[in-house]
Amino acid sequence: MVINIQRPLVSTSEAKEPPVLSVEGVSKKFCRDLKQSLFYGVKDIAADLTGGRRHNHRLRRKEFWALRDINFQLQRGQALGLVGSNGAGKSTLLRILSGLIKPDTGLVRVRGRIAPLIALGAGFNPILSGRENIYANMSILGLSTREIKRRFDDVIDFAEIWEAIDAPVQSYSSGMAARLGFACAVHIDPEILLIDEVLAVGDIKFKMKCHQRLAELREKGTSFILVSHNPYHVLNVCDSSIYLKKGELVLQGDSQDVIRQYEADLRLDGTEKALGWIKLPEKSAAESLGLDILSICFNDKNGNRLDTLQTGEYAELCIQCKAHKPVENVNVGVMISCSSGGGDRVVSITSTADHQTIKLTPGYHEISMKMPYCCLLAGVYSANIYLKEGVFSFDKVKSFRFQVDSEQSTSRSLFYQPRSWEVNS
Ligand SMILES: Nc1ncnc2c1ncn2[C@@H]1O[C@H](COP(=O)(O)OP(=O)(O)OP(=O)(O)O)[C@@H](O)[C@H]1O
Repeated sequence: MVINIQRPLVSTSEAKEPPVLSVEGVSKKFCRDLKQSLFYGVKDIAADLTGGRRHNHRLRRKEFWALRDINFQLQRGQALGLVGSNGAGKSTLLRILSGLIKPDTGLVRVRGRIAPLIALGAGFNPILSGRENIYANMSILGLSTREIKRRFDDVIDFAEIWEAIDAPVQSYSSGMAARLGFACAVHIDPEILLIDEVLAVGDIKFKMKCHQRLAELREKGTSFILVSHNPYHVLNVCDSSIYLKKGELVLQGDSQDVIRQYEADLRLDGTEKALGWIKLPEKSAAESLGLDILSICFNDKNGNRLDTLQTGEYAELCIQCKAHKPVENVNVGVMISCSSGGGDRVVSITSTADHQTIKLTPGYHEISMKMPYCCLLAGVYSANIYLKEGVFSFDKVKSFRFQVDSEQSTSRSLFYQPRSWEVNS
């Protein structure tokens, strides 16, 4: 689902306002060893109490920097994307910004109320009722009891948990807990919202409602920091982004530039595994289920192998196989997911659904799926390819990785749309 939060018109006078959030030289270290970590924790508390020295700038044994010298600012009404691969430090940064953990060095200055939408519902006490949790949660987020009372009905209406409001939260479904968490956070009218992939939860109706509410908040001037593995979400919501890599801020600026760099790095990281070609050892008749995949690759129009596909260019997917017996109608399935876009499935094709009858005699064959143009955007993809007949599965390749490059301008599109323009007057 694409988040579509309208961009407010930020006037130049607003742009000159002091930032609502300022992060200066923030670093955070963690320890890989739990026992050692507890020992350091006790040592640090003792040093704080006795006025001794804490070695915040130095790594001790088994420690590592989860974040290193992070600097950026967030302006009123600005939506900032936060991208980086697994373990880059995104959640750690959000946890520091929301005050859940303290940085080892540096300073975070916040002007206004900050509402974290990190792991929805995680802040609830499971044995308390929904009602009690609303009071506890919203007061932690900075509202007085009177203000909570005033907004209480709106929160329940938004979360749609009228009947369950006095039941303990542990009896809620994950969707109900998610709705309640979101409702609490957006009803405190925060100046800054921290959103950590949470828009991926809930049913479609709830997502629409969340997006609507976020759009309203943004219109009012609320600032956002959005963490997402999905580049389209970031591009659709955020004008600017920051890119974290192994705890360091390696790039900040226009979202388009930042995402381009992030995706290029992802493709580079996967070069070895994303060859666009796979060859499997031939099976004996005893090992085979009747039809085996021998290799998979992409070819161009002249039958030359393509290591990388190009957006908008011709390509054919070729599956070399060996039939040990006659097969009346093979169903070839091709399911493609985007590795750089959070693993979302983007293509799902079967030859049976395309009304193709593929009849094979015993021997070697090549089945090709010809694509007049590749509609995938630049990125790394993983395909699940299978050969079946009815419900019987002959053979499958679970993760055929390949890469798509692009010289086409696809801007904020989800796929490449071939086009030409004409004016008739
Ligand atoms: N409490 C902790 N103790 C020890 N190590 C931690 C702790 N929290 C996070 N880490 C480590 O810090 C690094 C950064 O983790 P973080 O969760 O911030 O990454 P991330 O960018 O949010 O990753 P993901 O996209 O997978 O959620 C990782 O190596 C993680 O294992």
